[in-house]
Amino acid sequence: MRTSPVIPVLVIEDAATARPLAEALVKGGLRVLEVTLRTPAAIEAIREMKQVPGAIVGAGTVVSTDQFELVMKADAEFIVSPGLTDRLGSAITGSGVPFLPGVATAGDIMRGLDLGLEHFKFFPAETSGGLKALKALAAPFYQCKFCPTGGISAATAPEWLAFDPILCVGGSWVTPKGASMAEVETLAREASALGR
Ligand SMILES: O=C(O)C(=O)C[C@H](O)[C@H](O)COP(=O)(O)O
Repeated sequence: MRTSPVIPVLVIEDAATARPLAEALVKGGLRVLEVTLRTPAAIEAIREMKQVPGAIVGAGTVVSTDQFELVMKADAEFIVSPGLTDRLGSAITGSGVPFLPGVATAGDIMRGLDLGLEHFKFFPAETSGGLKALKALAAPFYQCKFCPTGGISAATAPEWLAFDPILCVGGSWVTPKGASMAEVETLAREASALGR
């Protein structure tokens, strides 16, 4: 979470585009890449992106233990999920792989604390009350760190990143549909300079 201020949330339709995409993002300064399991190409994309020097490639949208096992076979380096269940949380924390589960309420965070977790994705960030809501949640959970994701843009990211418990933000704005690799690299460079 401290490697770069923005974790690009990637939806990859064609695994053949994965490696050049990862190269463009890493060149632009974003090394931590979240490949969502929203497409059939995702597992192959993780394998492809892992070939890119400097890239740290994880799996996002992991919602079941079956998916967790699948992405571990592809050597995903971290796991992100939109929410937190005891079953999935126990399986992932037991494995030792870094895990960033989504939380939106105090109860979600407490379930995470029960599992020994203190780092969370705040999701869906904007529609769950935005920065105001996270500030209210972070007060009692002073030991926790957050990565808000969902509805964040280059324009709004700096305000989030200025809040101390936020180590990074996640977002899909760095890889807009139809963007060229040169455009992605430029967006990544701008994103990697945020909050500095
Ligand atoms: O797929 C997942 O694992 C998710 O949990 C959701 C994504 O992190 C957000 O949908 C990204 O939000 P946008 O930047 O607004 O596109």
